[in-house]
Amino acid sequence: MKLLLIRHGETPGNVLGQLDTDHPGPGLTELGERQAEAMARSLVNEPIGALYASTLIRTQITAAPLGRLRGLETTVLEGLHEIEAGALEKLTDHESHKRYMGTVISWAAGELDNRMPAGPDGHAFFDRFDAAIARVVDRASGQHNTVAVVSHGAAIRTWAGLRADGIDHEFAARHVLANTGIVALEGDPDTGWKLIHWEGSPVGGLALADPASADPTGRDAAAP
Ligand SMILES: O=C(O)[C@H](O)COP(=O)(O)O
Repeated sequence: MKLLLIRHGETPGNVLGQLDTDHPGPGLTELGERQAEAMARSLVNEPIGALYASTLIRTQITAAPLGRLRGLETTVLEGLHEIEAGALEKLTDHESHKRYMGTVISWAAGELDNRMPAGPDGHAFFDRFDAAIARVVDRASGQHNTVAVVSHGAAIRTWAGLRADGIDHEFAARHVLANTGIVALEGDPDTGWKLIHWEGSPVGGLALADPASADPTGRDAAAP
């Protein structure tokens, strides 16, 4: 099956460069709303059979135009939320961005014992994200081949960085995922996942990028 992992549209927290991972989290900026509308239109040729969002409301708002356009309910699934920033929550400085991204990229390298300060380790993240993806695959069970999952920048990069062939932790560190960027994978949990394409820019086009945003996961905070 084909898995479209879509980052949500821009939030006020992204603009400020906040490590913003608490529930329920912010909604979208006006640009974020436009990114979500454009994302729905851009996927017109994808035969999407099911649509999922995380428990953070920014993904549910992002999924809404796609759901309306395609007549799909958005299923909110536990486990797809952003990697918790722990003691770094709401911080905006470059050192905190580097610590956050450095930790999650080390998980993509398989170093799952590393822990976010006062937050999860890599085992906890992969356990919950793997379980969520397994539920997505189970529910599809041959009925549809393409599924859209609206999730988060660090979560998508980290999970794909370890779980998908064609990506490794260095690739995940180098390739940012802007709001409404998409990582498309083919496969399943048993045979494994393969990268089809990594669309790091907003899927609706570069006119929907925000060069002024300090977004921690949409920028190269993992670089040394
Ligand atoms: O974790 C981060 O770096 C952001 O604050 C939250 O990521 P998101 O914008 O993709 O949810």
